[in-house]
Amino acid sequence: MAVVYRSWKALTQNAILTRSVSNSLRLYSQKPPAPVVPLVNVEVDDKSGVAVVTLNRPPVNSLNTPLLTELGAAIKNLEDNKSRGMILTSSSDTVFSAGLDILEMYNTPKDQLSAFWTTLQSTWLSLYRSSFPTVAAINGHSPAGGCLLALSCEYRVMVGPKFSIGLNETQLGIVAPPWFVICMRDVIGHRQTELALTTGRLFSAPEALKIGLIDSMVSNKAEAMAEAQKFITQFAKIPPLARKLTKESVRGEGIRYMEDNMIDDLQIFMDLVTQPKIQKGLEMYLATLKKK
Ligand SMILES: CC/C=C\C/C=C\CCC/C=C/CC(=O)SCCNC(=O)CCNC(=O)[C@H](O)C(C)(C)COP(=O)(O)OP(=O)(O)OC[C@H]1O[C@@H](n2cnc3c(N)ncnc32)[C@H](O)[C@@H]1OP(=O)(O)O
Repeated sequence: MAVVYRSWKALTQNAILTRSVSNSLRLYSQKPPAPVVPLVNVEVDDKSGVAVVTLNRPPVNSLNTPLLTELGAAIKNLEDNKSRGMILTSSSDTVFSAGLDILEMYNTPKDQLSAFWTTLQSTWLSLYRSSFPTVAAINGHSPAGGCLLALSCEYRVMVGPKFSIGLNETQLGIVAPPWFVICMRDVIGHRQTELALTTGRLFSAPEALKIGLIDSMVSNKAEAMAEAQKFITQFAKIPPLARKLTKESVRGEGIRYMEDNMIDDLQIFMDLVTQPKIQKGLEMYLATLKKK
């Protein structure tokens, strides 16, 4: 028995030695690890105290769980540091955000699907009810979840005329949840929301301006940033607590909807999105995006 033990021990020690030599060799031959690039960049201007939060998930800033988690953490950080305001924009020249990452909803294990949706719910709520002023500087296309992010800010400046924005969910065979609808309705009104959502219409920037989906159209990102700063500056003289409570009051319906229905909303999402028919629709939509 002792012999067996000794030889087993020798064997394992030998294996450990071999493994550590080969690991070191592998380390020498490996490239240095790629730097971890944040999916969300935050830069706070020293003078104005305004934070520029830039979505940075090429190519199209589709919203997956890690990006939404980082965005939620960035907003919490600004909240904790009593931020003067936030401008949400994109590192891409052509896309603000392509909306929810369809790969997070297609053929996804249930626990991941659930984590994805709850992250979206909580990040959305923290943006929608943030105490500081928020502006979306929409410097590219902004369909579906991208439009939701923009609608959740207090002011929207969009680079035009060639980019589009809207809640196009029905075109994909999916349904914009009630809190998406509330956001849209509060910005463009009941009638326009019904027309826009049932048809899944994407609006060009000039069309969006006409129905009030965006507040202003500019011709490049620099102009968008300048206008966003200007919007935030007007709050310098407004007492922050009065501003925050007023915003919460105006946005009460959306806030209460989410607070009271988080679990039901998750359940409805899970039931709907896992239906074979919806999965097939998402598969076909992904294929058309890839074929382009
Ligand atoms: C209570 C609950 C009730 C109901 C719940 C039920 C259902 C759930 C509702 C869920 C709501 C969802 C909202 C969404 O946000 S769904 C996403 C909708 N998004 C879109 O329709 C946009 C699709 N993308 C585009 O139109 C174009 O990509 C875009 C105009 C943004 C940019 O065009 P461009 O030419 O610049 O890029 P592309 O070549 O098209 O794309 C580059 C690569 O990126 C991939 N891609 C694009 N968009 C997405 C996406 N949203 N998700 C995942 N991947 C995406 C695209 O396939 C290309 O990939 P490769 O070919 O390079 O591999």
